[in-house]
Amino acid sequence: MSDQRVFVITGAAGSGKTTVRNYLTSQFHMTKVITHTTRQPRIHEKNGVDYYFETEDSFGKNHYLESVSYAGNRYGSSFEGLENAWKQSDLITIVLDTAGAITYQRELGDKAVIIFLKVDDSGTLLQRMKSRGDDTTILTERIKSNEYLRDLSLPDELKGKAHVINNNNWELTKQRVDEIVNEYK
Ligand SMILES: Nc1nc2c(ncn2[C@@H]2O[C@H](COP(=O)(O)OP(=O)(O)O)[C@@H](O)[C@H]2O)c(=O)[nH]1
Ligand SMILES: Nc1ncnc2c1ncn2[C@@H]1O[C@H](COP(=O)(O)OP(=O)(O)O)[C@@H](O)[C@H]1O
Repeated sequence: MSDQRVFVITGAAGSGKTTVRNYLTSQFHMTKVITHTTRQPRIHEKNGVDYYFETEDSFGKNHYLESVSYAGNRYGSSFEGLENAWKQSDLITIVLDTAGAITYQRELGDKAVIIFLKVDDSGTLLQRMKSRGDDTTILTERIKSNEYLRDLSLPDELKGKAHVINNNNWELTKQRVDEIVNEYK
């Protein structure tokens, strides 16, 4: 049996956080922690699968371990979500912005394994978000947001604490993820 850990996947929008999270669930049977947001669902997203989609009102009624505003929408994760996921598996995974990752590192210490994803140029991020089918108007606004620009680089608070992966090549990313997970199994 492994110790309980939460793999926190963070980095810029379009850097591949969801893709890595899905790889961790399929390859290593990690339970994913579903977070809450007031953002509108994207075309293929489902309530209770990708997020719990909330109104401003219902978002405010939940009890969060941490919550943030990102590009004009609210996002939050709960202790209850973590505890429920840990009932399913010792290794679990969550996707957070860098502010959330800093909170998890501070609050959970070694229980939080932080993976920061980046790509070599921001044009690639934009291209990936377009090919994912993001609405162009929303995308144009989002890439001007302070949070998007902030999350392009590893924050000082996570230096020396996060595993950094350059997600330019998916095969190499998988290898690096495998190495990291194997340290904790
Ligand atoms: N701190 C925090 N960040 C979250 C939470 N849920 C999602 N996020 C982050 O919010 C940001 C925006 O997410 P999303 O709208 O799905 O856009 P995407 O990154 O382009 O897929 C991403 O950095 C997510 O990792 C949460 O509960 N807490
Ligand atoms: N290494 C990679 N090479 C090419 N495309 C990728 C790579 N990793 C992820 N993608 C694609 O880029 C898009 C954005 O990835 P996603 O995981 O949704 O990012 P995020 O959750 O960080 O916003 C998706 O269409 C995904 O399939």
